[in-house]
Amino acid sequence: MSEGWTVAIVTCSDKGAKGERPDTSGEVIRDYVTGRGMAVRGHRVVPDERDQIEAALVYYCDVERVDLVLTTGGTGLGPRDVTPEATLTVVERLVPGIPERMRAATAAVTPTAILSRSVAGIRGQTLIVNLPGNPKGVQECLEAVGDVLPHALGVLSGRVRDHGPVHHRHEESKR
Ligand SMILES: Nc1ncnc2c1ncn2[C@@H]1O[C@H](COP(=O)(O)OP(=O)(O)OP(=O)(O)O)[C@@H](O)[C@H]1O
Ligand SMILES: Nc1nc2c(c(=O)[nH]1)N[C@H]1C(S)=C(S)[C@@H](COP(=O)(O)O)O[C@H]1N2
Repeated sequence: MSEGWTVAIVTCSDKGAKGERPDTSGEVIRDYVTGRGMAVRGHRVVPDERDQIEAALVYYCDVERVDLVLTTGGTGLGPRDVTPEATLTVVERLVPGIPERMRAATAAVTPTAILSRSVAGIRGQTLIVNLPGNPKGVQECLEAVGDVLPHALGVLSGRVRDHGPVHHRHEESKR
């Protein structure tokens, strides 16, 4: 991943917020992004409550203005799993290909991956991506989409133009 991107982590977990379980998943995210030259600007552990998840997302997008917010937990079918709904409330545009790739790439190994209702979207110049709750799922999903995140963040921030592989092929064929 490119150097210099800023990241915030939002762990959505009732047990985590009550201090009943160490936030291993948040640490997996931290290790992954810092290992790729990104800087973690904040990390909140919130219960599975829409208003608290939304407030954390809005804070990191609008006040801290990080490039990327990664959430973990609350994407399943449980009655208290509301992270996708909170995310959908705050984003302006969806990026469906990111969760599509996460589910498709990891379901071959972990069939229950399709039970994650995770979404990804854009608020302002921040990309928000939901990851599942368990640490193994977090690692698998990050590996599934990590290669395209620098390009996504580059386009979103205006640092790189949005030219895809078709354009590259065209340029090469002219040489
Ligand atoms: N932040 C986390 N750190 C470590 N493991 C987690 C974390 N969140 C979830 N897990 C693991 O993933 C499993 C599935 O996550 P899920 O969100 O359903 O957990 P839960 O225990 O039912 O609810 P909650 O974490 O909201 O209290 C959990 O049983 C736990 O083993
Ligand atoms: N890649 C991957 N995705 C995964 C998993 C996993 O182990 N690996 N766990 C699944 C399970 S068991 C559930 S219930 C859903 C939702 O988890 P969450 O509610 O903790 O976000 O994510 C799914 N996505």
